[in-house]
Amino acid sequence: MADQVVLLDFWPSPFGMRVRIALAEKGVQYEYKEEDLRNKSPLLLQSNPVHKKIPVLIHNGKAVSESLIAVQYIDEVWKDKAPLLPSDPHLRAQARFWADYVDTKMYEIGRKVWTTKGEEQDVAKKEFLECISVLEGELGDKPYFGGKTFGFVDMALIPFYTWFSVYEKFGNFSVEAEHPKFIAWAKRCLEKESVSKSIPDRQKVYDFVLEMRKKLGVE
Ligand SMILES: N[C@@H](CCC(=O)N[C@@H](CS)C(=O)NCC(=O)O)C(=O)O
Repeated sequence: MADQVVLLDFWPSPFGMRVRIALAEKGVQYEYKEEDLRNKSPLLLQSNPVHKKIPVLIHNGKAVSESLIAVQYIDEVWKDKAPLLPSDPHLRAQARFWADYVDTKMYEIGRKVWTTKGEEQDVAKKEFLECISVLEGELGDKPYFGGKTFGFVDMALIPFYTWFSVYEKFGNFSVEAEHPKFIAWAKRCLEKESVSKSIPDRQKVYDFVLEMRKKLGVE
């Protein structure tokens, strides 16, 4: 019987984008279900009863929550094509470390850049650029974080590039001016069809955030 794969997602979510890219890398066909996060579907509430968040991957009726866990699950189930995590245990641990850094540092700081003002925003801007600098240092001269091929850390990080116009316009800075190597890496990732077809247009994300800021009263 063919695999039944469903993805509960919300288009601007960088977490959802990770799972979309992983499925595209593996060539897995799936049904995409867009969620209204203000009116979550019974399927979402039942599939991720603890966090009630997207993305949720449902494979043959079994749900997997948390984007990085879903990406690792995809890598284990469809292991014959495009390995995402390295086979060496230490390199695998390193890849998980950097993916966790993206989640705990970059996501949180990036959010502060567009939801705060004044001194708080200045601190967030500085920390955001420091974070890019640390990531750029880890990338070094490699084409991708894992080396010669696109892998787990690239997949964890590249979705946030679609949010860069948001950080840059509201924070009034340019990542490219300060970290051209990082931007060259992002553009290299976008050349991959699995990435470009899985992520939205940056302007669309910016317009969405503009509306969200109005709703949050950050003007
Ligand atoms: N750590 C989670 C984060 C997922 C997450 O924050 N999802 C957001 C959308 S970007 C969500 O579903 N929010 C709905 C809510 O908080 O009620 C992951 O990696 O999957």
